[in-house]
Amino acid sequence: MRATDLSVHYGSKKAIAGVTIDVHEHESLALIGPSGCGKSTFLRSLNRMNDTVEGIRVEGTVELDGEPIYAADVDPVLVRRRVGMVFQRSTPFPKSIFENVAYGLRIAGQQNARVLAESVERALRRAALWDEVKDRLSDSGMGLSGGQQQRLCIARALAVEPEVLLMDEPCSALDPIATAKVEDLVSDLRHSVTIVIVTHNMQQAARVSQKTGFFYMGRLVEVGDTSTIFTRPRHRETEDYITGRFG
Ligand SMILES: Nc1ncnc2c1ncn2[C@@H]1O[C@H](COP(=O)(O)OP(=O)(O)OP(=O)(O)O)[C@@H](O)[C@H]1O
Repeated sequence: MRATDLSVHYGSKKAIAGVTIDVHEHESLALIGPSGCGKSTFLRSLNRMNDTVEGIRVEGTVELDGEPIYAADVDPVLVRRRVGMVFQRSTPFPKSIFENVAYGLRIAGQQNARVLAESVERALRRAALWDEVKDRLSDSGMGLSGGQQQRLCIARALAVEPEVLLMDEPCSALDPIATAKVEDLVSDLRHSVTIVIVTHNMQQAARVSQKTGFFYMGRLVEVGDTSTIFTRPRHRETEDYITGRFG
């Protein structure tokens, strides 16, 4: 994906300004920065999740495989199928584990029971949840633990085989063990899906990402190899943030 000179306003308030960044295939990109600096706004611009926000104005371009996703003839539903999203709080539907994962496939018109079963198994395996739920696929998704629910939401997002997966602080409501499982998962998944992850946890960014971008007051201050950003940042603001001098 590529964002070029991307700016987002909520009414008269500018949330991000002039953001230009490339997200490469099979790479995970972490977005860090103090609260309110525009990380989530930027993330949600990558799959038009912001479209429904009243008074929002998006300027600049976002391309997926060279195609502008904000072009007038592009269906945002199809964009969101190719660019999936997982949120801070797990959001399982009040349905069975199977139906949670099958949901996007059914919406897309898939009715073949064998294809659905295979896709659900594959998504649950990719989300490292299959072994824990394979004997109770018809139980409610709401009955799973918090960490399992988050991996269920990841499976649901993966089931439609997106090219990119956006994750907005996916571990912030999880305990350390559940967090470690999701981090391992992110590290594995990036070989098959491009990941952009917003996190407040710098150790997490260092563990799961190849590239890191630092946002500050609506600007992308710098982006680079994660190891470089954390050891030799080019900008004073980045250094101050990663050394805990502000934020
Ligand atoms: N729906 C909205 N309507 C109006 N203003 C908004 C909306 N969403 C975000 N903002 C504002 O845009 C700015 C950027 O917010 P955003 O949530 O993108 O930052 P963030 O870096 O993700 O913050 P956090 O780390 O606290 O989640 C903030 O000033 C915020 O108040």
